[in-house]
Amino acid sequence: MASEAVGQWVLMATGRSPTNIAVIKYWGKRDEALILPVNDSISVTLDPDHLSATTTVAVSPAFSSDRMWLNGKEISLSGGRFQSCLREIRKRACDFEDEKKGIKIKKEDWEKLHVHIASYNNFPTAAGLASSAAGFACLVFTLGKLMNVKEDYGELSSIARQGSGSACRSIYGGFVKWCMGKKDDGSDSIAVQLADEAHWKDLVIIIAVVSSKQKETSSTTGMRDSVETSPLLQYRAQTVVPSRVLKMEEAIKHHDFESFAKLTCADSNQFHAVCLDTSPPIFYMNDTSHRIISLVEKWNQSEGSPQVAYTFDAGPNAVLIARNRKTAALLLQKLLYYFPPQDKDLSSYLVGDKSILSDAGLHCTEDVEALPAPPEMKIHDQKFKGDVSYFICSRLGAGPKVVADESQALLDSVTGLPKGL
Ligand SMILES: Nc1ncnc2c1ncn2[C@@H]1O[C@H](COP(=O)(O)OP(=O)(O)OP(=O)(O)O)[C@@H](O)[C@H]1O
Ligand SMILES: C[C@@](O)(CCOP(=O)(O)OP(=O)(O)O)CC(=O)O
Repeated sequence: MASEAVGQWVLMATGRSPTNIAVIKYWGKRDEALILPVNDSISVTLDPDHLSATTTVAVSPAFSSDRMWLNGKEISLSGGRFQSCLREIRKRACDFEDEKKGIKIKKEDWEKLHVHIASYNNFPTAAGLASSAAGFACLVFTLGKLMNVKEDYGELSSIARQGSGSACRSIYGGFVKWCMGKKDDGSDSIAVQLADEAHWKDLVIIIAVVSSKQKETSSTTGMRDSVETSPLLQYRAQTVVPSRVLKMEEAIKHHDFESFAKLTCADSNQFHAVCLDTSPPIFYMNDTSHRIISLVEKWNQSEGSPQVAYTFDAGPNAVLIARNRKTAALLLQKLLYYFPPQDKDLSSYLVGDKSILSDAGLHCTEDVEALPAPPEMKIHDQKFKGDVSYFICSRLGAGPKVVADESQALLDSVTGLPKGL
């Protein structure tokens, strides 16, 4: 390594990765260590401008151990999942040379160099918004860039999978399928892109952040308990999901919103039924989640065909997918009628793509107060101010990207420590 001669260089890379939301859920592992699922799953990747992880990774001969900071706080890298990702990426590292900086790292030298990692999520961590998916996809993608790993997205997805199952789907934009695979070593348990983010541009995603507190049962623990105790999980994995996945692929291919919405809602409901079928039962949704489901179901029914799909991960937050912008604006009016902001102005109550507010004719809190009651709902007089923390309006987005602008790096290029430390 030229490093000894040069001394204190720091080599860095920064990447940004999106999160994803499953429309056919992954719930249950057949191998805990390798993170191999009991069924295929399908997701949509969300726009990284609204929900993403940004990660800077650095190596330097001056670093004495591997270290990581998440959202500004140092966390341990000793867990098996971080170790698996680091080991698998280091194994695939290639020769690197930067003549100008006098850095030359040979393939075998990467094993001896320690890494510093700093990551930041632009949305709540561990709150059922798949921070682990964005986080591990970003870590693997960015380490791969730093260590000059050959670009094989299937292989990167199988490494990200070992950080968190759902992370393998965040390696691509658009619509993504995680193929469960058959092999014991997990080499065929990889994600593939079904269609990119430009394929179905009409879709608008509105997320109701019902609670941004950390949840009681993590996905990892929850699905382990379900595998051990839920008979419904076995039936779901073997009988229901295989045909649902085929139908979902067709719906996506043909922009068939009716099938897409029906399958999405049914699969979310079955996943939560599996949670209830677990002993002891797991409750991820709450009264607010149930009210949102009712609102969407009644509206869809009154229109005679689905306008909006809903899906809930391991938490109470609702992810609503509207067939187009007009529907999304109507949906927002209905949501804000029942869940008006409490102590917040409209522009902090709806984040992300705020232009949906003017599409819905909502410019100030008075406009929200003047909203008419949704005619399809029987109960109009009750409102639930404060039950939704805030809304995010988003769309489908692209996969991981390198952040070339060095001013956005989270580590200092001289010390290799988080900026501001
Ligand atoms: N940016 C990140 N970089 C690396 N790891 C991350 C990052 N963000 C989150 N994680 C890891 O993911 C863990 C949180 O995962 P967890 O599954 O509990 O929540 P979630 O992913 O937000 O929700 P869910 O997967 O249920 O939708 C964190 O404790 C951390 O280990
Ligand atoms: C409900 C889900 O969001 C579960 C995600 O589980 P994780 O990927 O967070 O679990 P681990 O593999 O144990 O890290 C459904 C999904 O994303 O498919």
